[in-house]
Amino acid sequence: MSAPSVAPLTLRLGTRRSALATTQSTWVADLLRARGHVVELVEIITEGDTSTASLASIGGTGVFAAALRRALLSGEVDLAVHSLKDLPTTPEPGLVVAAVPVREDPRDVLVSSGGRTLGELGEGAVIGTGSPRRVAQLAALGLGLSFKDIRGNVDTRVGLVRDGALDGVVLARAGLARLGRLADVAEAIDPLQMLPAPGQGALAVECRADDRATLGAVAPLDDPDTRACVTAERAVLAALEAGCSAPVGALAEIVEGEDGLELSLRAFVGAVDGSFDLRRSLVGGVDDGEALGRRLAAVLLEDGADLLRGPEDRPPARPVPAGTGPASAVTDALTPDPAEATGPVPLAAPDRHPEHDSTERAL
Ligand SMILES: NCc1[nH]cc(CCC(=O)O)c1CC(=O)O
Repeated sequence: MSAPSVAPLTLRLGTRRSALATTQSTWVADLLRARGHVVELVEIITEGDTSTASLASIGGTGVFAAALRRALLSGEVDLAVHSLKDLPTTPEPGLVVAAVPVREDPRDVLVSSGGRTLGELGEGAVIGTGSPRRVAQLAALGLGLSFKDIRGNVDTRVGLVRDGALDGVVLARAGLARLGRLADVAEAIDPLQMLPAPGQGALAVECRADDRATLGAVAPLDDPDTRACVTAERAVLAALEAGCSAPVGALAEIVEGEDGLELSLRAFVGAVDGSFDLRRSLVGGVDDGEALGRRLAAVLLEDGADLLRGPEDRPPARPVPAGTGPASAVTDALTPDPAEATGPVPLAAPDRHPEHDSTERAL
């Protein structure tokens, strides 16, 4: 046990009750315990855990974070552990991300029947995912895959492949790694084919901005490299959310440049029917993630991501593109249909409603 640089504290850590949330919270609790603190886990039940309605209809993945944030603000708990990719980019007044611990491998993985890879699955194979980001990038591969919107925890989703209900599911590798289930993985999907959600594989430890004692205890858990990367990725998302409601992937990596370490940032924006996909990348300073992310978002918008803007982002007089080119296909793909808000829908259908789907939407 390393000596704590701050006085040992007794900390209440708020956690959701899913296996993944509990595993992540226990991992953070153990890091704090190793520094001499006493940590008690407090279970917080969120609407996202109890409701079987589609996530979009209950407010998107923000519902998971919201209940934990309420518990923090009310003083019920002192810290909360979030999957960073589920944490809204808008800061919560009174709260801060006190640490971003070292990240797991951020890639997405395929779990498939017979352990087949994406290339081996082929035409007509049905992939389960509730994530428009994953659908958009899989559709863009042009493999003839089809998609089924699914929800549920890791066990439920992997179970759908085991039962033969689906040919494959795509999940975050990090979740499987934390649950000790990497043996189920058929293929780690190359980021050249699928960029992860901004922040995927990283955790955020949040606490009250004025709670100096907890801040001091949690600060040593921060991994500056991870923080630099996720700052850049989340800046892309935040900047795109202002002008585009399309699926977004982003991945930053620290690479060896000519003059030392650099931040290499890649991002994806696309349409769920595969009719439009855009990837761009930039390299910048390691301490410059925020600006780099915003610049990359500007490049994406400039190069066509603004065509993916939802009607709510669009100026009222904006003419609907005529013809049957990619632009009109994209517009059609983004026409909201409230009737699609509940129940499984074929994500490849042109009337899929992607609003609020710029990051992860499924469990
Ligand atoms: N969207 C839900 C979610 N939030 C975090 C993870 C996995 C762990 C992580 O990415 O940090 C998952 C599951 C998944 O996408 O497969």
